[in-house]
Amino acid sequence: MAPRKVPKSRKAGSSKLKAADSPESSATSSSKLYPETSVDSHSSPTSSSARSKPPLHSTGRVPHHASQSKENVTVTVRFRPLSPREIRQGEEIAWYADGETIVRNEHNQSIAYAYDRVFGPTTTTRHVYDVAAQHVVNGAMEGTNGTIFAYGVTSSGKTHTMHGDQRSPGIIPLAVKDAFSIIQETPMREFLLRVSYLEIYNEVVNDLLNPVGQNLRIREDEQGTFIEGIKEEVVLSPAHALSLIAAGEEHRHIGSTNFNLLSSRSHTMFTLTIESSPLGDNNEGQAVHLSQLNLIDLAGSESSKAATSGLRRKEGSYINKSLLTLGTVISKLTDRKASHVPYRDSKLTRLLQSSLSGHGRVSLICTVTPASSCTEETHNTLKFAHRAKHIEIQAAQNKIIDEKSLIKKYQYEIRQLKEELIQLKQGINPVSQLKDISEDHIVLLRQKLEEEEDAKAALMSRIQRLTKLILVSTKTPQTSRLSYRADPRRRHSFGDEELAYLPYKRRDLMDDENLEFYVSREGNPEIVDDAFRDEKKTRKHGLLKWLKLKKKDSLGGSSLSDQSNSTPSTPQREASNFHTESRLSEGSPLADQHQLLEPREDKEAHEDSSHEIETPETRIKMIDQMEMLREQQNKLSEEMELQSNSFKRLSEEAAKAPQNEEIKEEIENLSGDIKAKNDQIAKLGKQILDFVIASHDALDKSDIIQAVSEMRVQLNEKCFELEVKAADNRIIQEQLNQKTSECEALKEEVVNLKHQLSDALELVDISPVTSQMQQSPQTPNKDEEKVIQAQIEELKMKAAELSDLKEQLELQNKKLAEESSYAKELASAAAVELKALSEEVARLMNHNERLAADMTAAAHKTFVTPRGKTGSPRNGKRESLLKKKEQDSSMMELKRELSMIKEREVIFETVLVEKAQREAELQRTVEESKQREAYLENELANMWVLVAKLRKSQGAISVVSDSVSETQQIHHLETS
Ligand SMILES: Nc1ncnc2c1ncn2[C@@H]1O[C@H](COP(=O)(O)OP(=O)(O)OP(=O)(O)O)[C@@H](O)[C@H]1O
Repeated sequence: MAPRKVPKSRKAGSSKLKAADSPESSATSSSKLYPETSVDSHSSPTSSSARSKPPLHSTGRVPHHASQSKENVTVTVRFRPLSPREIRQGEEIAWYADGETIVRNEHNQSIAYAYDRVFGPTTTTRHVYDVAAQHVVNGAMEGTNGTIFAYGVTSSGKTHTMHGDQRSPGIIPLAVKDAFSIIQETPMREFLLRVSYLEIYNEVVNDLLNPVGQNLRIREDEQGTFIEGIKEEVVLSPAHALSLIAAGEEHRHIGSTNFNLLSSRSHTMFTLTIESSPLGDNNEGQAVHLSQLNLIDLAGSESSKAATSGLRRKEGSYINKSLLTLGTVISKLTDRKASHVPYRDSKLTRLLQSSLSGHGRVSLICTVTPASSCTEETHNTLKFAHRAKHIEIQAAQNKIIDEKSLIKKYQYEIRQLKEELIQLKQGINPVSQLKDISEDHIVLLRQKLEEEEDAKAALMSRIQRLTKLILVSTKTPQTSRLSYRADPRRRHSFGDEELAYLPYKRRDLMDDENLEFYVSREGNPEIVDDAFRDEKKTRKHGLLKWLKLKKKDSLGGSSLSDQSNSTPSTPQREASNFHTESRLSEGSPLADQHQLLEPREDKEAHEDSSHEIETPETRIKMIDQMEMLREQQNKLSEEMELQSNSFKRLSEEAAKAPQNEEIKEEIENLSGDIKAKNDQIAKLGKQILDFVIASHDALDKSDIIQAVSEMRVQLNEKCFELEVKAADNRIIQEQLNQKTSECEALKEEVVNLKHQLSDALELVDISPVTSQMQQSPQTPNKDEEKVIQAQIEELKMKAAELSDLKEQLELQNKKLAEESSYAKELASAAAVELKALSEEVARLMNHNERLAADMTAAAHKTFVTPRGKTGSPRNGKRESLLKKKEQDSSMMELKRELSMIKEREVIFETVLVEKAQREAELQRTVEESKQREAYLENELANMWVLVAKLRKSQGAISVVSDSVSETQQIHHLETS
């Protein structure tokens, strides 16, 4: 599940579910089943073959996909072959694949279920991947979330399907490989892939990539569920991702039960988070595709008979409970009336919530065993699969413009670092400017240069590190157009390095009897060893036994040619279904292998067992020889890949240490080797072709065409890979050359700098120069020299004094300027205050005037008021006396205030006068210092005249010129 949140394609509530007929009813009534299956089969991306069966189309219903863009969960069923033990125990076939889409019950023909695809026991995992997984992986690489999970009872083949082993890599390694191939085939985008790996053991979530991350919490927010604190690793290659899975598998809970020696006791979820954005530096602000591909290997449901101990029983009950909840969730999702879906009842359903509720593509691979002892369990699995088929999803691309996205973050950081680098490069002083500087300066500059070089190297290595994390195709759009047409079914074989991370033979090593188990001819054709060839024969016998068992029953009259009609309605037709199944594998190398051997099986089926080993020896030999040649070719390519890696590494080292001749030599040797290997591979390709032509007589035409086309495809692939590698090498070589020339230029610069440094040092050191002068044959006489020397010394002293004086003056000037500016500030502040005060005075005077006017008015009023109107004459007198008193006191107050203000005004005026005086003084000092400066300049000018005269009399004396130029510089600086 998502360790990081991925935006949903739509809101949780928007998942629209289609009500299904009761699964039970469909299981018991064939008449009801067929119409329904016809609808189901249309929703699959791979169900075209189902349409060729008239009975399934007899309903007249409108195909689902015709009217809407929604898809159903892709549901497929994979049969595993009977195990040797089951064969020994005389187990019968209870369920069988009836054509490409139907599973039928052997004992009750009316019980049948239809799915998007049914894979028989001989189908290769690669074919299962092509049909059931590739479209989900493609979608995920384009930004649509995807989930693929294997469901089935214990020992039915879930882990075999999802993980596989070295001979038959499972869906997970194939998906990882495919993801990187898609990146290679998408030259216009850049990708960032990261992985996480977890297990749910006894309802506890553990991080398989980080043993410390135990009992992690599932959190939820508006964007969905996520695991808090799970470790995510950025992956750079398929081998890198597979190594992480292998490391995670070490921590997975596995135990033996009665049915499976290495039974998975936990559900695991491998998540590949894919971010991609358009290629180029100008992708700022552009939407990033962000999606997750969840690859889930469920633990198998089991009955109590599978458990061997208390612990296993406990584990089993947890497994069963979570699978039961998964079943309930799925039936609720398909029940239109259900209001509540119990996602929260188990950790598994909580993690799958986002996928099941309609966000992204989902593919369910149900693994089943045909054995009669597991009839009921298989039936339950089939019912579960049938229900799941009705979940409707509407997958959409997740596009985000989010600075939080990791690829955006890295891209931004790279851009920033590049800018910093450019700035740093621009900041380094060109050597030509370093001519007239002192020794100290040179040392400082040298230090700075070194620091800048270090900073540059650090920046470059960080840029390189970050750039490595972002995966881009090595193809240019042009080369991809010209030389490669992407095959919808990519066939990129696993290299040894990648296979090393897959179990050699996961389960079977533990159990000798299981060596016979592989009745299917499953395996990776690219890896052929003697042991494998021997074992192939053993396995063929196993398959034949089983086929014969079935054929004996079915030889009731119908011929094989009749059975090519793929409508399987009777159990007798089962044998033909295997043929149909084989044909399904067309296009895959494994399937091709089947086809080569298929006629042999037919004959075996019809003839007596004495004719069992009828395949011509020559054919086997030829195939073996060709495989050997191919193997050699593969080996060479792998070696070349390794050498290319070393080449890259060496080139990087060479860029860091360009003077290292050993590395250069090694690089040359390596490129020679790579070229030789290239030639060898081409020769081998030719040999294979010649071989095919030479053995024309031994093989029949169809075989040859088959083999040639297969080889041509492989040859093309190899050529393409070679081309890519050669292009890579060319680019690296160019980069190396560029770096070397850059280094050469830098070296030259350093040498120049050194020369200049030593020159400067020589110049600064006067005595050698003086001695040189003494040795000069042009010197007239020793007395004169002494005089000149004395004069020079004097001049130097004067110059030093002058520069001291200048410095002092400068300081003084600075101080004065500061003081004058301070005084100016003070004056302006005082002026502001004065203004405010005068305003206050004016205001108060106005107020005063108003009060005086009021007072006279009041006095006049008191004087003219008639006695009668004022009440008693006594009271009136007292009142007027009181009023007069009040007025008098306020008058006094006002007068006091006025006199205070006047006093303050006087104080301010004196302060102002003082300030003006001080300013005048400062002005005077400035004038004086200016005069002094002028005087000094005059002095200086006189000195130059003197120096010029000296020069004339002596010729050029570098020491003097130096001191003069120094003085000149000071002067220039000062005047400027
Ligand atoms: N399609 C197949 N072809 C050949 N062998 C198979 C196939 N499917 C399963 N097997 C073999 O059957 C045995 C059990 O398979 P596997 O371990 O994958 O089952 P499982 O469903 O994962 O079991 P559990 O749930 O107990 O982990 C293994 O030895 C495996 O190699």
